Amino acid sequence: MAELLQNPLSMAKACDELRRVIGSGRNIEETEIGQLPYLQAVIKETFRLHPPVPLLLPRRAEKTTKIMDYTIPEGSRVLINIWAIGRDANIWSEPEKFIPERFLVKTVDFKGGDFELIPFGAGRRICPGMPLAVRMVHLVLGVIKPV
Ligand code: HEM
Repeated sequence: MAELLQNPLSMAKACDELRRVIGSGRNIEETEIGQLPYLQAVIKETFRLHPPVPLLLPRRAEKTTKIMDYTIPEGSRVLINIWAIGRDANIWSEPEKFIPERFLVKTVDFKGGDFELIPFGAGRRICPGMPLAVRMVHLVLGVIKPV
């Protein structure tokens, strides 16, 4: 919501979409989330810039591993800085800007398969609350009333 308030054009687009798909006088329902691509893009863009768990949960290397030119010794504590990944200019154009539209043309999702966007982590320890959290975030943001 803070990003939408600072980006009136994105706010207008989100409100337009809600007005078109949901109308006024009632709130969005869970089954309607799929019909709101711009709202979904706003939420992805927010997770990219502001991941609530910016370093995920710490991992420990079970055995010495080589990744690219780095050697991770057995027993090392490994932190994954998804805050930095979300702002990496090699991955995202204009990474500091709030541009939900980038997700209308990209198929990147946050379900753990696309490592450039993993606000819920990935692999065996991926957030088990993700399905609930994703629905809640869309439903809460989806009640913004069109102006
Ligand atoms: C926007 C909301 C949420 C975000 C961004 C989030 C994010 C995360 C992240 C990044 C992890 C660590 C995953 C990893 O390191 O690979 C995690 C773990 C976890 N989350 Fe969430 N979470 C959210 C909501 C929830 C909710 C609603 C629940 C429960 C109803 C929940 C339950 C858990 C639990 C139990 C773990 C630990 C899993 C494990 O260590 O095996 N989370 N979450």
